[in-house]
Amino acid sequence: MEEQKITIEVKKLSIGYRNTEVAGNINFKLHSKELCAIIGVNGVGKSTLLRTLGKLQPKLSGHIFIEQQLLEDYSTLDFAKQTSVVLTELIASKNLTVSELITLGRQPYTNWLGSLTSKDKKHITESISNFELESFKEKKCHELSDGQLQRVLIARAMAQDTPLILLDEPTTHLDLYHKVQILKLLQKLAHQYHKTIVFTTHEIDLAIQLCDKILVLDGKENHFGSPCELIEQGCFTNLFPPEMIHFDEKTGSFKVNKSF
Ligand SMILES: Nc1ncnc2c1ncn2[C@@H]1O[C@H](COP(=O)(O)OP(=O)(O)OP(=O)(O)O)[C@@H](O)[C@H]1O
Repeated sequence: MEEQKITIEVKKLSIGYRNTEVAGNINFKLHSKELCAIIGVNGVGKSTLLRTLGKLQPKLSGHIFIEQQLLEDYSTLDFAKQTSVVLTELIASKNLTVSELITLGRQPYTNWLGSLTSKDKKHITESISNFELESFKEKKCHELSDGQLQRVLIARAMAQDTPLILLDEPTTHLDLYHKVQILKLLQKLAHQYHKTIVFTTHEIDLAIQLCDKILVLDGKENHFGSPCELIEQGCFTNLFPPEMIHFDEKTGSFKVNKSF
């Protein structure tokens, strides 16, 4: 099998705020073409981890390597050429049109005048067409539905053309069909465009079906592996109180215990 290169490697990472640790002993390694979900109960530290990987807040200790280089050794500009970060809740620019927002993805490559080269334009046009956004590319972002906006944000990350894409809860507020649509889109980006994609989610059943790897943040072991490996190791069994919700290993899904 063709050996894929390692895009991100995390060793003995501890995350949190000032001196308060939210989660520690986080270890994982991802290659190109891998789609990885970070799962875990409310408040366990998923968003904190994603923000730490995205250089938006400092780690407490440990190591994060992006393309074999320590995260802290990247300048802001060089980091933006390696990693795009998609945070749905924090778009200061909803007054921009879809086209303008996607164009912002090329910022790390444009000169100080912001003028676009033919390569920049090619990436923008490709992103718009790949995500089927032609019909509303002149619409303002605040006029879009949550599902449409999520597609635009992922298209912007694609235009940024980085090996690593990080997304915080990209399927929140979406119905089942649109959750699947977004996750399939991320899977296509990883597999066909050789990206490494990491996202936080509460959609564990979907992550088990669609992801190549999963990191289970539980505040203790923080297991990492393929969905099959994690099921075999019983990592989902005690994620929730088993008397209320149990994990069915045969179907790879959670069931509510009706007698509870
Ligand atoms: N700015 C902050 N300062 C201090 N503590 C914070 C801050 N933001 C979050 N926390 C705390 O860090 C912990 C982890 O929060 P985080 O948002 O990372 O969890 P999460 O797993 O993403 O949760 P959820 O599933 O509810 O989104 C929580 O205890 C939270 O209260």
